Amino acid sequence: MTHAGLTAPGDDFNYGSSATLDVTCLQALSKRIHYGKFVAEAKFLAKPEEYSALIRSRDAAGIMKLLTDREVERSVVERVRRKAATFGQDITENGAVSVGTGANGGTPEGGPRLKVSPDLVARVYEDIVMPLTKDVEVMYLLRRLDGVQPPAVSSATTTVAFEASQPAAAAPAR
Ligand SMILES: O=C(O)C(=O)C[C@]1(C(=O)O)C=C[C@@H](O)C=C1
Repeated sequence: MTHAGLTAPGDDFNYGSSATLDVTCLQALSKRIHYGKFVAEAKFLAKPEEYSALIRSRDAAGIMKLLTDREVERSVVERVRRKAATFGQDITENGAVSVGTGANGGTPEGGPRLKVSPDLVARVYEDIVMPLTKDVEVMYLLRRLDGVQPPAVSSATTTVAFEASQPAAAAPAR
């Protein structure tokens, strides 16, 4: 999958700066994608029975279906598009927004000059970031019940066993 148009064509010879910023971008993407673990945990806690059944039957496709929310996905993509259109503007020294088609063709003629096409950023989210986030969610959930006690053990039994395993409290000083 290619996303041409992310950078202006040509060579600016800024290889060191590019590599450093690439690492920063990749780390930010990785962090955002791995937040899927927290999202998955919240989703599991909201529907523990449904997820547990799918996890026990190792139904990855079923988990993917249950955690997917197309409405949220649409609003995330739109928010990303609007943010790119807002924060991708170039400002001039006197504070005005510079106009004209940006180097990456992100702007219609006469509109604000943009560093990168908002549609391209939106597509990166839609085609790469959200699918990877969902893969992380599925992988997290498939392991969510590892080491969890079977349901036959009641919480009362667990509490008693836990307290019994704790060292006795020190006797109060006289
Ligand atoms: O917000 C959620 O419900 C998520 O799981 C996160 C996210 C995303 O990556 O933005 C992923 C899957 C959903 O279909 C919608 C959005």
